[in-house]
Order: sequence, then structure tokens, then C-alpha cells
Amino acid sequence: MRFDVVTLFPAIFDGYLTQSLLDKAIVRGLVEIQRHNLRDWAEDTPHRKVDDRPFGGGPGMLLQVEPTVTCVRDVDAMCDVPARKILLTPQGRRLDQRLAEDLATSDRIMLMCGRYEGFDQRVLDILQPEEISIGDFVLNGGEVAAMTIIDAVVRLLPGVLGDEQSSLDDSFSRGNRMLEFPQYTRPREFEGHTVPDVLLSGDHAAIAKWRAEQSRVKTIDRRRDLLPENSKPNHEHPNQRS
Ligand SMILES: N#Cc1c(-c2ccc3ccn(Cc4ccncc4)c3c2)n[nH]c1N
Repeated sequence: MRFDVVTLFPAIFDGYLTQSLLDKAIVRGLVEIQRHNLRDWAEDTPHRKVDDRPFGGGPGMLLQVEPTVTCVRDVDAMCDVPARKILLTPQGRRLDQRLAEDLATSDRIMLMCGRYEGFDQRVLDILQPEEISIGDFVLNGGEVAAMTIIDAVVRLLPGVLGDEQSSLDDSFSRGNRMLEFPQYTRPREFEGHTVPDVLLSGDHAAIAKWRAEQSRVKTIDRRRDLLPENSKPNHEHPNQRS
């Protein structure tokens, strides 16, 4: 899979791209990530300006339609595989595991990271990107959201996680709507806190039963909404692909 990230701050991704799981996936050719600085498409070259004040007044600045549309079209044309265009925005469809799994089926994804107050509306009208939000809170730009999407998607790609790390049993993965059971490792005791005896018993049936019960209790306590009898579909955003 290839990601193309359009951003005013490509350097934000430097540390992220060298973290082990992603770095290994890149080295193994399972994923490719290309960054594109929107300022490289600025008309006004001395100041590389790509933003301006909103018509009608209001706070802040908007990213202008011309450099953005030109940039996205040029980036899309850099590779034969057309990119699935995703625009990060607080107004987007909420990212969840189901959407991450859908994104993981794409061969190429372009992540459009805005800043300031976002993009001129004509960027959305012309390019028709899918709009995605990572949650009901306000960020200063799309880059953190883009990294979140890359993180959630790359771990789902075949071969990225070894069998022992399979994402299949993760909370939320592939319809699994239960929170994970508590986990323990060495030492067996720390400051008087011990490991549940069942986990040391070697009785795999009893361990499975205990873990299932722990998941159920935790889910009821923290995320009753995940239980089948309470689940509601995450309605697709109006401009979301079916
Ligand atoms: N995905 C996602 C997001 C964002 C987000 C994403 C892109 C941009 C570009 C600019 N801003 C700042 C801004 C713009 C408009 N209203 C308020 C703040 C962004 C925020 N905030 N919260 C999320 N879950």
C-alpha cells in the first residue's frame, strides 16, 4: 500500500516514520509513505503563500483552492494507481475499526492534511474526497489524524504484524466488539500485586473462560454500547464511499 500525505509540515512525520513497526513495514516493502509539501505548489513564490482570509470575514485563514487542487492532481498523477482521497476534518465521518479495515483494502491512499481553519470549500466540491475525523475533539491540523489513520491501517496489512501479534483478536477488530481482558507478565508479584492464579494454572480452558468473563465485565462496565444488544451502525458520512 502507498500513502501520499499532503501537508504544510512534512517534518512532523519524521520521527513517526522511523518507529519500528512502520519502519520495518516500509523496509519490507509492505507500505510506502510519500510526503508532499503543499507550499511547493504556491503561486506566490517569494512567500510560498497558500492561505488567505475567508470571504465574508471570520477568524483565521483558509487554505486556497488553486494550490491545493493542483497539488492533489499532481500527486495523484505521480503513480499509475489512482489514490483514494481522504481529507482530515473535524466534520468528517468518525474513524472506527470498520473504516480502518475498509481503508486497509485500498492500494493507495492520499491523506490531505489541512491547517488554519481548513480548506476552501471548493477543494471539497472539486476533488470530492472522503472526509474523516478521528474523534469529537479539535486538533490544530490534520497531521496527527493522518498518523492515526496510517497507524490503524498499516497494522492490518498482511505480513505487518507477525502471527503472534495478530490483530484478529484486538478489541474492535473484525467485528470483535469486546474490550480486552487484563494481561500480565513477569514478575509474578510486584509490590504485593500478584498475577491471577488461573493464568499460572496451565488449564487453557479455565484461562479462556476467565479471560472471556473479564472482557465481558470490563465491556459492560466501560463500553456497554459495544454489546450486540446496544450496538448502533456508524452511519456513513454523506460523501462516504459505500
Ligand atoms: N481529522 C480530524 C480532526 C481535526 C482537524 C483536522 C484537520 C484540520 C485542519 C485544520 N484544523 C483546525 C480546525 C479546523 C476547523 N475547525 C477547528 C479546527 C483541523 C482539525 N480536529 N479534530 C479532529 N478529529
